[in-house]
Amino acid sequence: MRLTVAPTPTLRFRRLRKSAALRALAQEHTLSVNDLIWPVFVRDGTNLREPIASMPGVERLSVDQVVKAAEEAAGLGIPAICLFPYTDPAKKTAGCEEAWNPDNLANRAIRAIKAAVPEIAVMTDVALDPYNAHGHDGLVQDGIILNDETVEALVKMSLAQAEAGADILGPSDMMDGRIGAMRAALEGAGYKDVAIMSYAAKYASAYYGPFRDAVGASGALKGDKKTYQMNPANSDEALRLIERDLTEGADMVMVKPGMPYLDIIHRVKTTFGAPTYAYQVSGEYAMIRAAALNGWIDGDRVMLESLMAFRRAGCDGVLTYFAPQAARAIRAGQV
Ligand SMILES: NCC(=O)CCC(=O)O
Repeated sequence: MRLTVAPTPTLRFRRLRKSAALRALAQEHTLSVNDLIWPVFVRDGTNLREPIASMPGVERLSVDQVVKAAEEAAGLGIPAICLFPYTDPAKKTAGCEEAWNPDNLANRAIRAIKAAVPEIAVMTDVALDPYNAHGHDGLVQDGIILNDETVEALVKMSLAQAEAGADILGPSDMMDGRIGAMRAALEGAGYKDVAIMSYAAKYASAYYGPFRDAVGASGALKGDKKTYQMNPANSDEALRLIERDLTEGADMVMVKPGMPYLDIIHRVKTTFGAPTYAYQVSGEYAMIRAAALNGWIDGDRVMLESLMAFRRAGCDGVLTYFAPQAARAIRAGQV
């Protein structure tokens, strides 16, 4: 792009900022409810809404309440909801077998939502960390996270989620080769229209702390996730991972966390032009909410500015815990 700049007063940038009407005409990017994916936490039980201390305003919901949340989201025009289970510790095993139980919490929630609110897209989490006691996304042997054995488990998990009615599978595990294996298995089993959003560039980040509280994994994690998640110092590697996952059959790609990695999002979108998403993760949510609750920032305005930043960087959509709040603000014309 060639940027033409003339000297003042030939060009006065303030002319196009003079009124709301002119600012609207000159606006380059937009934020709409269509850009939002709402991550929600599911727990066992009935009629339960359990607050998460490190994520004020976010709750773990029993399946009946998740259905209510999906109805609320659909009513607001939010296109997709993404489910994260809080697994009963008694169901966590070294082999993570609960992950592909057709009646596990996540699969029951998928079925309940699709029965009650078929128009909303349901996205899942494909990773083993909710299903073992050590908190790693893969199977572990002698302290090593096993890649290929984990991929086999993820394939079983993916098929169970597809069978339950998931629209988008979200492999968040960062094992090598899982997208190709999942795609082949989905095609083989007749789930040709199930989309995969690859967590392709997922960084080993400190911003995930509150999420681990939310899914009951804090304190459980032995070691760290640096042998499979990315080094925050790398950016070329993100492009290679995105290209690899697109080639293996990902329909959508994600960068995670969000705001600290806007440079990566921009490079991904301009390089591949593929449907590109960011995850505004729990630590990002908590920082904005905490400052807002203390009266230090205007929570709604900062939230909307952060979401617009993702659009400006090149995102087609954002997973954000703010989704319903953002949808209400957008519908009220605050953007
Ligand atoms: N696999 C999903 C996540 O790790 C979410 C992280 C967060 O919200 O902090």
